Amino acid sequence: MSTPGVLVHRDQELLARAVAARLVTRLVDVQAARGSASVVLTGGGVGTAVLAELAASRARDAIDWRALDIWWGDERFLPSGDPERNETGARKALLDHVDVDPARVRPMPSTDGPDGADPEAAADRYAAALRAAARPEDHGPVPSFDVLMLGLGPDAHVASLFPELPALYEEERPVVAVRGAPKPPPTRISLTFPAIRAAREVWVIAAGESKSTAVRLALSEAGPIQVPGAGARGRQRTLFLLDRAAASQLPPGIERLSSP
Ligand SMILES: O=C1O[C@H](COP(=O)(O)O)[C@@H](O)[C@H](O)[C@H]1O
Repeated sequence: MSTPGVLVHRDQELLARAVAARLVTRLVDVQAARGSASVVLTGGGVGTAVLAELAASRARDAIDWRALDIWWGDERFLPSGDPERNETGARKALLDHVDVDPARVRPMPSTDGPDGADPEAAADRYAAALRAAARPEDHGPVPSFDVLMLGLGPDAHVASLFPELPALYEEERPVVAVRGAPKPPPTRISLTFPAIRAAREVWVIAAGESKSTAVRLALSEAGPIQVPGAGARGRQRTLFLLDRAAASQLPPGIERLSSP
């Protein structure tokens, strides 16, 4: 697992714009090298702001959208189209505005999907889709995602991995149902640490003073059961992309780069 790098931008707006630009560069580079790329989306305020900035950027046309596999890191287990679903936000902010291949857009199941209101079956279904997309060179049950983006909650949750919940102990299954989440809605579907850590690059994106303690803990020696953000690491690279407020309590000894 990689040691995190930290990059700080002035405020949330600039952070979202800079992450969108970084995403263009990363996906274009991967597509130039391998023909196609994969990305894992996150929900939440700043995660959705990044997608909106990408939609607004003229550079978005440098991405071959039809050669992009799009997955989600977690989902609120609600009917399709529900405004609280991460998928709904991503479609509105970005996916409805670019020429994606619908077969390569893989939202997590909804309560009106083939498994109905059974989140365990829905999680297994998503795990099966990931397994089917993994190639021998991935050496595991999920693709080696090129970029996996994660928001960070004030309680240091990432995806729908909330402190102390059983999902954090999962070592085998790449996707699990989460019940009893402290943030509504209580029932969710989430990638687990083994799936997150299969990503080549993990980007943890956080803005605002309310995230500063979580950022500090996630960059410390804290254990991932208490501080899930401390367990979010990529195989080749981990980046904490922050605004100044979220970076206001960085632990000593953490090197950071700052933009103006
Ligand atoms: O519930 C969720 O929260 C996190 C963080 O959201 P934020 O609004 O505090 O940035 C998000 O990353 C996750 O995908 C989502 O389901």
